[in-house]
Amino acid sequence: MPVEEFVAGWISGALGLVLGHPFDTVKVRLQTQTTYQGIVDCMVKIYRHESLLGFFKGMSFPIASIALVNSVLFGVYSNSLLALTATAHRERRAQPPSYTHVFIAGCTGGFLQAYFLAPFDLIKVRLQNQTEPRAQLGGSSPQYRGPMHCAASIFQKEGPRGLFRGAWALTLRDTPTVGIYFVTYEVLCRQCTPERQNPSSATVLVAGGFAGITSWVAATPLDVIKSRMQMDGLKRRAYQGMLDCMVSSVQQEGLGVFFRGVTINSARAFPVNAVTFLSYEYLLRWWG
Ligand SMILES: CN(C)C(=N)NCCC[C@H](N)C(=O)O
Repeated sequence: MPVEEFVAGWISGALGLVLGHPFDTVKVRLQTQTTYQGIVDCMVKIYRHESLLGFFKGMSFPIASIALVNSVLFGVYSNSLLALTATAHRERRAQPPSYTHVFIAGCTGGFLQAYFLAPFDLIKVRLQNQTEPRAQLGGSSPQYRGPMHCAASIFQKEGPRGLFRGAWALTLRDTPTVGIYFVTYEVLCRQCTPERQNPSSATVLVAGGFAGITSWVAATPLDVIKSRMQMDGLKRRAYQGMLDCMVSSVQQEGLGVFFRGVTINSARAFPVNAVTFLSYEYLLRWWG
């Protein structure tokens, strides 16, 4: 099993993550809290109350976990394509796989990475939703002191299963949309590149950016439900399950609830995935 794809996936994912985390914090707040009037209002409030650091809440854990999560995503994708088409990464420009194979390999990568991502994503969302400034003399202190404290409290209160809260919604979100992600990337690269040649850097950036936007627009409805399920049970249990969460969210906020955070999600997705694909492609070319 070639391991370069796993390592390239890790490094490229970490670069994209740092770039996109501030957007991600705004998105999670908009999806789970009703105190903000929109993107700008949310950004201004975070900056005023929590300083620039507020945008980077919950980032240390994803950075530590990205090694696992993104290398599983890209490693499983590439190795699934190898199993389906018997072509390694470097042969794929000369013998391009069919879009059906790309889609199946993408869905497989998305399905497996969701399992690894679930506990890290839960902790990130819980920390991003803490609105208290870090140090506040005499003020209210946040419920979680950091990622390890957050993981330990969830584990103590709810057992190991508690760490997988929202995992079903996450799996349903990621399985088809990661398929869409890789298909969009491949379609755009092939459209803009002469046959048998490697895509240029500009093509990789644009194709990666649009792959991110397309897949995140498709993922947003289940992303909202996933974030709400992850926040559920913090104070009291509001939802009986995923379906109940969908129905009561629509009843209370209308169908538009499924597109909460779609603009910020797309604004985040372009640079993150442009950088992720560019570094992934270049690392693999560099390693031959
Ligand atoms: C829509 N979904 C779930 C995806 N496209 N997933 C693939 C990786 C996305 C990238 N790490 C990011 O955070 O944008």
